[in-house]
Amino acid sequence: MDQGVAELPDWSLRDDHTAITRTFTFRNFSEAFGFMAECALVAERMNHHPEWFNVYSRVEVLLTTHDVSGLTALDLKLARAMDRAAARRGD
Ligand SMILES: C[C@H](O)[C@H](O)[C@H]1CNC2=NC(N)=NC(=O)C2=N1
Repeated sequence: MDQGVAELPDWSLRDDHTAITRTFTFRNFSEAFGFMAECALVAERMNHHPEWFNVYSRVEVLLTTHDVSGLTALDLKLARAMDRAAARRGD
């Protein structure tokens, strides 16, 4: 799975290699929340959900697969979707 993370240059691999993280910063809270709303629908369709924290224009995201206590392709797929959603908002 680690090679898949190499294709996500904006994401960081947690030291134990069981999660990836990225912090998104938007123009304001509305942009940040719109990003979260869009990603929430993607996550629900995938049945794969992020661990995230939002304060104002910042969204901190951690992706891991709880069912296996590690990284899976679902984490990489959701990360790519989040990157695309953020790019549309000029993150
Ligand atoms: C039964 C289990 O909760 C579901 O299969 C889904 C829900 N969303 C999930 N999200 C994440 N990040 N990891 C999971 O293992 C996971 N499992």
